[in-house]
Amino acid sequence: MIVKSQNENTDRQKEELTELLQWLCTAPNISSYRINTLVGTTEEILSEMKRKFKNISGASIELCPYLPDVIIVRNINVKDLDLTRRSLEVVIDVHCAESVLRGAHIFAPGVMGMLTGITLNDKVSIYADLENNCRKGFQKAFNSDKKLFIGNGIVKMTRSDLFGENLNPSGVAVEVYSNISGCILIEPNFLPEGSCLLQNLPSIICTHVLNPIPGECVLDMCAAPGNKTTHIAALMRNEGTLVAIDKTPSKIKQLQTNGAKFKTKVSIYQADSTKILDDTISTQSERLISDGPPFRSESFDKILLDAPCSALGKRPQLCNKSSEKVIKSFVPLQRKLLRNAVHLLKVNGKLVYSTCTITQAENEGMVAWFLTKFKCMRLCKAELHVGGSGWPTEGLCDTDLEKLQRFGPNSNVDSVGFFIALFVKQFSVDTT
Ligand SMILES: C[S@@+](CC[C@H](N)C(=O)[O-])C[C@H]1O[C@@H](n2cnc3c(N)ncnc32)[C@H](O)[C@@H]1O
Repeated sequence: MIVKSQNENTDRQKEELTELLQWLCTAPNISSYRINTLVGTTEEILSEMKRKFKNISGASIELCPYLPDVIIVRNINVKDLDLTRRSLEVVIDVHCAESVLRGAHIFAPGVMGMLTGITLNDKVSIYADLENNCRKGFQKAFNSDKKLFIGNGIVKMTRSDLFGENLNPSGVAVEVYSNISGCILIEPNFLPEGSCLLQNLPSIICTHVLNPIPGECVLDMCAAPGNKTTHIAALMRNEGTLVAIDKTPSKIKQLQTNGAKFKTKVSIYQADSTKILDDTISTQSERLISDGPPFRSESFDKILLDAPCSALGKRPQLCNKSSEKVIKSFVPLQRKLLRNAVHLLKVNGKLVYSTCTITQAENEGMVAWFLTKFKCMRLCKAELHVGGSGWPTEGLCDTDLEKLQRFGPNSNVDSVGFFIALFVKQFSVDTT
């Protein structure tokens, strides 16, 4: 047994934290596109993408070796890009900069400052204002040590389009032709609508871990905007019952729009998933799943709980001002949702719990609590296991940690921070 001194442990933890923070600041080296197999094959879309983008030098577009419905586009080597800094500059906000580093153009609301005199089609350098100090409409060179060079682009909207009085501008303000991450965005407008979705790899993996099959009865408890719901429907070939719930009224509209766009057969309800169980409904009652929530106990074969979380796994993250209070606020809600999921799941049914965050409390800590609280739930290793192991946590042994999938700096998948746990229900809750 190797006993490490406390100092050694602390130093190692500090190194790991630095590595994690550096990783979070950078964009992934790949973009992943999920093909909607309800409307086309991955091979068809791949050849269409290759044909369309044969002129982008250095672009590599290929099938994902372990996911049949995914196309991977690699970032271009930045050495091959024009990243020469220009005297004309445009300053953008942090969120806009994060999108540019994932291949987006600059849309009007993201522009904070633009030098006076810049005209249409001028080539400009793009800077992010990391501290949110640049006043909207700023017209001089922005001097700040928290200003980060992001890339170069061509101006498509001038100051008068962007900052004139009573304007609410929309549309592309600067077309970006190079960015420091080398990410190229393939806007799949040339493909039939709903045939393909830009989606982070762990999110795609998450639905494959759930592995819904045609004919099953599946619940997506926190579904909006529907990126995983539409994937579940594709894997079920639209056969069976798929129920998608979300609490937020404004997001329900997005869920409905995306459901329709992706030709998804799904029943969508606006509800609080901590309150969709009614364990007083007897099996003899006439109430059906198609009547909507509340549902009786043991109604579903498979449940996805893609939980509301602190979302700290986003990449790149140039700045994050979430308070500790907000970050810690998700654990009680996640526990309530998990509690309901257990009751709603049939015996031998599968539950996938996922988050797009990195905190131990919302990930391994949640799994440890769950296993202690619900003896009927067994943690399983998914057949598709490409993430790294979980972090050492009280209540979880090494074998448990190996069953978890944590996506971070040391996993084989270069994507966002994410966490997946798969459980099987062995017996009814009442008998625990
Ligand atoms: C991580 S997002 C889900 C993303 C979605 N699964 C996807 O892949 O597109 C979490 C969602 O949970 C919803 N939510 C938060 N609290 C909820 C609750 N009590 N019941 C149902 N939905 C809730 C939020 O509105 C948000 O849309």
